[in-house]
Amino acid sequence: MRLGDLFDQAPREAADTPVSALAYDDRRVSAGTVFFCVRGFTRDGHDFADAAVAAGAAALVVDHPLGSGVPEILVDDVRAAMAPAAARLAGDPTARLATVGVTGTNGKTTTAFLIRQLLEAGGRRTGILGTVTQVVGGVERDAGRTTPEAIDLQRTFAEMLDGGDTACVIEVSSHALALGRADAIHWAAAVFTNLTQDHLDFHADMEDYFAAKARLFAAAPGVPKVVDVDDPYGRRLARQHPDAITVALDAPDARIRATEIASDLRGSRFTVEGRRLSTPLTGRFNVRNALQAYVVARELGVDAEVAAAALARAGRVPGRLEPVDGGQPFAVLVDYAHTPDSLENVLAAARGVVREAGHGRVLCVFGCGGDRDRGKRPLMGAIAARDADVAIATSDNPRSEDPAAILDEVLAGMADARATVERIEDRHAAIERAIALAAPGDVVLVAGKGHEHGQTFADRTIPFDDVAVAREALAGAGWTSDPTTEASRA
Ligand SMILES: CC(=O)N[C@H]1[C@@H](OP(=O)(O)OP(=O)(O)OC[C@H]2O[C@@H](n3ccc(=O)[nH]c3=O)[C@H](O)[C@@H]2O)O[C@H](CO)[C@@H](O)[C@@H]1O[C@H](C)C(=O)N[C@@H](C)C(=O)N[C@H](CCC(=O)O)C(=O)O
Ligand SMILES: Nc1ncnc2c1ncn2[C@@H]1O[C@H](COP(=O)(O)OP(=O)(O)OP(=O)(O)O)[C@@H](O)[C@H]1O
Ligand SMILES: N[C@H](CCC[C@H](N)C(=O)O)C(=O)O
Repeated sequence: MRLGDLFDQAPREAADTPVSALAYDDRRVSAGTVFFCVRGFTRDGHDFADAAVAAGAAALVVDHPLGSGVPEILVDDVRAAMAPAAARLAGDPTARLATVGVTGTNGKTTTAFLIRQLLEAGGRRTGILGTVTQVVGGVERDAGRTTPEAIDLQRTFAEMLDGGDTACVIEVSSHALALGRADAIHWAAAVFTNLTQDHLDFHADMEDYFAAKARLFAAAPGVPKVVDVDDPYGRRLARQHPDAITVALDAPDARIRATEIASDLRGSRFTVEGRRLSTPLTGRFNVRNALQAYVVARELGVDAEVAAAALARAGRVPGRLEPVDGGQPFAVLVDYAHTPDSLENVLAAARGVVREAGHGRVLCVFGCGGDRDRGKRPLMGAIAARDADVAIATSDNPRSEDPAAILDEVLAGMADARATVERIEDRHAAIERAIALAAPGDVVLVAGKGHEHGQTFADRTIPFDDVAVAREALAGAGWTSDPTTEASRA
């Protein structure tokens, strides 16, 4: 492509400059690359213009003239200019790829996994981009970020088409929506799971967070929009979009409801429009995820029978209520709950399991990440202290913060505990302690890190996998691990 094809504002004398790639990081620039000088939160990309030119940049996108010696495209907002240019260079791939966007605080990964499995059952090769994994043209890749930058996204969509995908499902984070990463995508459907407190380190308040999420729906005119209206923000979103397909477990006015819900460790069963459905996923919240996936798949043309059969055999999502089974007479579940709402939901699911069994306690190991929304900490502490029988507060990813100081903030919410509270800063020791305390019929819930493979501290990231640590702890307590219980990947 030529510069003039990519940017309407390209200087006329430079319009024929050949362009081979786009970059937002000077370290990824080579000959023929257009470098976007993004004003970031910590750095100003204009400071890397010289380095980009030295590396062979064909042109720069800037918000003020730099006199760099290469053509400069002057725009008001460099960050916002990335997505449309990236879509053009990649050949506007989502015009030919049925792209489903899933947003919400919790449930994106699970719902996206389910949608992919249902679309594949319906005969569409489907790619996925999300927190846990990426699958592009049937080949799995490590996921770096939940929603990549527009330049990476659009290139990946093109690779999906080249790899034979005809559909794709992507998790759309609020960061991505606020920062325009998901602009210039032609959506085939959009899904809203819920909105509860998270990321208030990034968003000014819940209104700002909601406004970011709502951008996905404003960008999806005339396509199916599936919205969970048991959530108050979902209800608001549905009011803004009267064409939304409202779904719910509780709200009687929802267009499609899941009723007659039963859920235990083997999975969940529920009825939708007279059809009895099942999924191997546990917990009421997973019925919500399954309902949304089923409705989206139907809207995109998957036969109800086929969708129901795929839902019934859907693979588990790694690190989401993932059982660790060493043959012990109590359950150990690893989950990614790292928000107040998700912790409350998984604790309710765990409570449901012991209630069904008629006896047993819920032991919860949990923590809160550093460099993230501090307001979550006492809230999560209070929820664990209220809803577990034994609540062991430990470290999540402390990142640049002092782990002990994070725990102080968590413990501040645990003053009026119903549960027995313990504070064990070392996560390994905390998991071992919970397993040592567990008695037959109990449920040990290890929350917060799910599928993650490392634990990040100020000066290092150490290998850490809650499932592996739980399995070791079980083995140490005399229970032999059974690798066949590992979660299957999509
Ligand atoms: C808040 C946020 O999303 N920040 C992202 C953003 O940073 P930024 O724009 O502020 O960039 P910056 O570091 O100030 O640098 C400015 C520009 O200079 C460039 N640069 C910088 C240094 C250099 O040597 N050379 C260079 O060219 C950078 O590439 C950038 O274009 O753009 C950077 C480049 O892509 C990202 O690395 C960075 O992600 C940070 C590390 C991050 O942690 N993001 C998380 C919060 C995030 O996005 N999470 C959501 C999921 C959240 C959820 O739902 O749970 C996600 O979608 O993954
Ligand atoms: N529909 C839901 N409502 C509330 N909580 C949920 C829901 N689905 C999953 N959860 C809980 O939230 C956790 C995260 O779920 P999931 O990974 O599917 O969400 P996510 O939106 O992708 O999260 P993240 O953006 O942080 O990766 C799960 O481990 C579970 O505890
Ligand atoms: N995408 C989320 C993941 C949080 C995972 C949790 N383990 C933590 O470190 O807080 C975030 O970056 O806020």
